[in-house]
Amino acid sequence: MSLFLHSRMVSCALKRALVRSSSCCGVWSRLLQRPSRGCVSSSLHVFDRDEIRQKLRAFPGGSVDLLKQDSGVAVLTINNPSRMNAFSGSMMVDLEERVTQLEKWADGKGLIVQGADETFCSGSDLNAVRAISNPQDGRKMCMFMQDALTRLLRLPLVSVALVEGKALGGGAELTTACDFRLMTPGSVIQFVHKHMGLVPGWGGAARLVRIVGSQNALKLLGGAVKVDPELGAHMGLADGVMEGSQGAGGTGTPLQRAEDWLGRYVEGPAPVIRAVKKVVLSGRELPLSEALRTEKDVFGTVWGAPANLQALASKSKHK
Ligand SMILES: CC[C@H](C(=O)O)C(=O)SCCNC(=O)CCNC(=O)[C@H](O)C(C)(C)COP(=O)(O)OP(=O)(O)OC[C@H]1O[C@@H](n2cnc3c(N)ncnc32)[C@H](O)[C@@H]1OP(=O)(O)O
Repeated sequence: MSLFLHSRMVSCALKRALVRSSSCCGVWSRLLQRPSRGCVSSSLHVFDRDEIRQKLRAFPGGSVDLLKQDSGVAVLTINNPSRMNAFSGSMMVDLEERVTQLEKWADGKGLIVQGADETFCSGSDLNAVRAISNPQDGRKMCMFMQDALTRLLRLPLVSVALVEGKALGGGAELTTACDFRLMTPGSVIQFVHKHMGLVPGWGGAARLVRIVGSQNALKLLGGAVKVDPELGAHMGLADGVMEGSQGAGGTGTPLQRAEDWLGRYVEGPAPVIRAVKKVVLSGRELPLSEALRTEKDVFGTVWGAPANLQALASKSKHK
């Protein structure tokens, strides 16, 4: 038996995991541990994880592809171009499997999430959505995706969503499961849920509030506002806006330029970059006293470690 955490329980569980542990390695491995089989429970429902996977696999199409590179930066591609990279059921299962692979990638430092064929993702595949448009199935799908995206955001990797074209509905929610969002000219992030008679269910509302504040989140969700790069940068939803390939923003494909952009944050030894992500994540998710305890534990893993000793030996100056 294992716990599948409802969003309201996530911070409590994170808190308990951190309080119980005296070593940060223990904290993080326990936090990231997710069995592949077994019973799945939330504060409201109990159901079988494999049953959800099986149900989702009944709606095939597209794929979620993972490329782990020697540089320590992986590229995750949402790939269903004939449907503007909408998430079929099997792609939701794919996503969860790719997150599991990334959780096990000890050498990783960074992650770029992109859509195939120059557009990001148009949310759930509406054909699948129509077939499971009852509250029970909706809740199961929503919890499966909440779990996958919470784990994506908690990876000890610095992640960036490269938004080209459109990020709609669940696609907009996916962008909020990355540490940063980078928008290309002409791209749009839009929480279209209201137009579908919905609210975000993949954790996108909770994350959006933390990114842009509750006032802006209410505007974006309540108005189903089309966020272009300019508005995104103004609201703090976009952390970077790419200029046209001929402009001052550099040359190369958007993916190459996103790798360049991310480079400054993932330059250095993996243990240090991963430690940076962990202290920021605990600061973001935990009450101060527990975040401080985690920071102390993570600090203990880098203090006196090879990168630290090497820096001390080279008498580095930070001019
Ligand atoms: C929690 C998440 C939430 C939920 O499930 O609860 C959701 O994500 S609900 C889904 C929200 N997304 C949408 O409602 C997007 C609907 N699609 C569009 O608005 C447009 O297709 C758009 C703006 C993405 C692209 O418009 P454009 O004119 O450039 O192209 P087409 O409309 O011709 O689209 C090409 C092709 O893709 C199919 N398509 C696009 N989005 C989806 C989708 N979400 N599910 C299934 N299929 C999708 C579209 O039907 C076209 O197919 P075709 O066979 O050529 O008609």
